This record gives sequence, C-alpha cells and structure tokens, in this order.
Amino acid sequence: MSSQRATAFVPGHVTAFFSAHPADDPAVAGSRGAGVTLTDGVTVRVSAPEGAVDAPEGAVDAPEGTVDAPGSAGDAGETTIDGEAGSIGAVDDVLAELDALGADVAVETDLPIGAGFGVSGAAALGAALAANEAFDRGCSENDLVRIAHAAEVGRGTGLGDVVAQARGGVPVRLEPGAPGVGELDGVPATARVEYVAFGELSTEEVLGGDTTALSAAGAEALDRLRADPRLPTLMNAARAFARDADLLVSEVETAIEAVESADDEGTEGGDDPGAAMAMLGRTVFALGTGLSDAGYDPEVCRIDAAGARLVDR
Ligand SMILES: Nc1ncnc2c1ncn2[C@@H]1O[C@H](COP(=O)(O)OP(=O)(O)OP(=O)(O)O)[C@@H](O)[C@H]1O
Ligand SMILES: CC(C)(CO)[C@@H](O)C(=O)[O-]
Repeated sequence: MSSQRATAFVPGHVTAFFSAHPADDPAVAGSRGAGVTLTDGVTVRVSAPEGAVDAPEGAVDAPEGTVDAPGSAGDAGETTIDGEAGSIGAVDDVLAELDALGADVAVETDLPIGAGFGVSGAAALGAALAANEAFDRGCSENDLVRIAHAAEVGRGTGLGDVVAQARGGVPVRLEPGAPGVGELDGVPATARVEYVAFGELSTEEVLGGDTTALSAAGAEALDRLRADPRLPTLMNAARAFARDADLLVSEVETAIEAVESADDEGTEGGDDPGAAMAMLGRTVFALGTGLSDAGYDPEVCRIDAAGARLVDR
C-alpha cells in the first residue's frame, strides 16, 4: 500500500572500539568492533510529493500538468535538521538510490552531530526506511540497510554504524560489511547510559589517515570481548583501545579518570563498568551512574532494545 508520508526512528550508536576495513565495494567495506545503541536517536520523517507514488487502482487522475508522472522523483525536495535547512550527504545518496529525490526530509535529534553518535548513519537509515514506505518502493529491511550502509561508507562518515543501528542492543560487528556480507553478534545486556559531549572529531579525517595502529588495537579489543561478552569487558577493552589507538582526547581522559576515582570511593566497592570514549567524537559515555557520581551533568538514556524501525508519527 502506498502512503505519502512515513516516519522512522533510528537509535544513536556509540562505537566503543573498531578496526577499519575499507574496500572498493561499499557493501564489503565496513568495520569490526562493538558499541552500544541508544534510546536517544534520530527521527526521520519523509514526505513524498504528490504524484510521486503510484496512484491506487481506480483513483481519480489528477489534472494534467499539475503533478509528476507516477513514480518519478520530481524536483529536489528539502531537508531540514532540527527545523533548519541542512544536508547530510548520506541521506541525499539514499534518496537518489530509492528514486526519491523529490522527498522532503525532516531529521530531528537531540544528539550532537559529529560527536560520535552516528547521527549521519542514523539519518541515512531512517531516510531509507521512511522513503521506502512513503514512496512504496517495496524494498526489504536488508535492502534498505545495504543502501544506507553504502551511502554512509561512500561519504566517508562511518563504517559500521548503520548495521549496528539496524540491529539495536549492544552490537558486536564480527565481520565488516552490509547484510549478506558482514556478520553481527551482540552482548545480551541492558543498562542506563550517561554521556557528555565536549565537541566534534572528524570521522573523515581519522578514517582518511593511517588506520594500521588503530585497527590492530581494535582487533585486540574484539578478541577480548569475544572471549568474555559482558559489558564490563566491553568498557575495559574500549578504554585500552582509545589509549592504544592514540585517539584519547584530554577532556575525555579526565572524565574517565574522574569516574574511576568516584567508583573507588563509592560504597559499592568499585565494580562499576566505568566510562570510555565514543568513537569518533570528543565524547565520554558511561554505563550506570559513573558520570553523575563523578559530578558531571550528563545526558541520560538507555541501551536501545529494538533497532531501527518505522513509527506511527
Ligand atoms: N550542523 C552540522 N554539524 C556537523 N555535520 C553536519 C551538520 N549538518 C549536517 N552535517 C552533515 O552531517 C554529517 C555528519 O557526519 P559525521 O560522521 O561527522 O557525524 P556523525 O554521523 O554524527 O557521527 P560520528 O561522529 O559517529 O561519525 C556530515 O555529512 C555533515 O556534512
Ligand atoms: C568509523 C566509526 C567509528 C565512525 O563513527 C564507526 O562508523 C564504526 O565503528 O565503524
């Protein structure tokens, strides 16, 4: 059935550690690693222009010349980010792939952009889910994840966020790539998540540089998590990764240390999973109450249980 407007919600995704696996084929390119998906995420509403969706049988024809031919994309639509005109390259590429360039796209998020929450991947995947529905394109979920993954990888704004966001929970990327190529597992867990974003770190710059040392550290972290798929091990491996990959920024290092000290002084005996750096942003995240215990004023959400989905809005 065709509908002219559809909305999707896609969880934010914080990568705890990763190794980069570039390839010419964007479905094969990606990352290994692990992270957490968040109940804080990105909502994407797509509106198809009149006439861009095949009219149901028996529908009255619109007067000639007033609408585009059924199925055509028509003139380029508008994208807004939190109500302001803007653009996200991966979203444009998703719309082009779905022959939906005429769509108006409204991206809404409380998450900061460029600070390690995978907002561009979420926007791309949300646009794919919502445009498929609004334009009645008939793609499967795997098709849409593939399209969004290829757009995100093609733009250099992420490698593994889209597949993780499609899954939800605590995704572990065992093999890089889109559905049918990559392989996912997960840590079966839920938790409160706290985070403080201090600023942006350019994904394109890090991925465009030499990733050899980073990827070696990411491979080691993944081995540790596979041997013990639990949240404290995820956070320990993430802290070691940020240090070994030489990505740790000073504000985040200070916050991680403050969380550790507050935990040592706590009455519970220092068993909190602690804090780590969000890849790739100047952002610290903690599982539990570590950041608030350490005197920060963090945003608070939870691990998202469901993954990307269409919503009634
Ligand atoms: N206000 C904005 N600030 C930063 N980027 C923006 C903004 N508006 C649109 N963009 C676009 O959004 C994309 C941001 O991608 P980028 O990979 O830097 O961030 P991200 O997806 O939020 O997360 P991550 O840091 O996890 O990779 C880019 O394509 C950029 O051009
Ligand atoms: C490269 C990356 C860290 C950017 O957010 C992420 O996409 C990932 O883990 O592949």
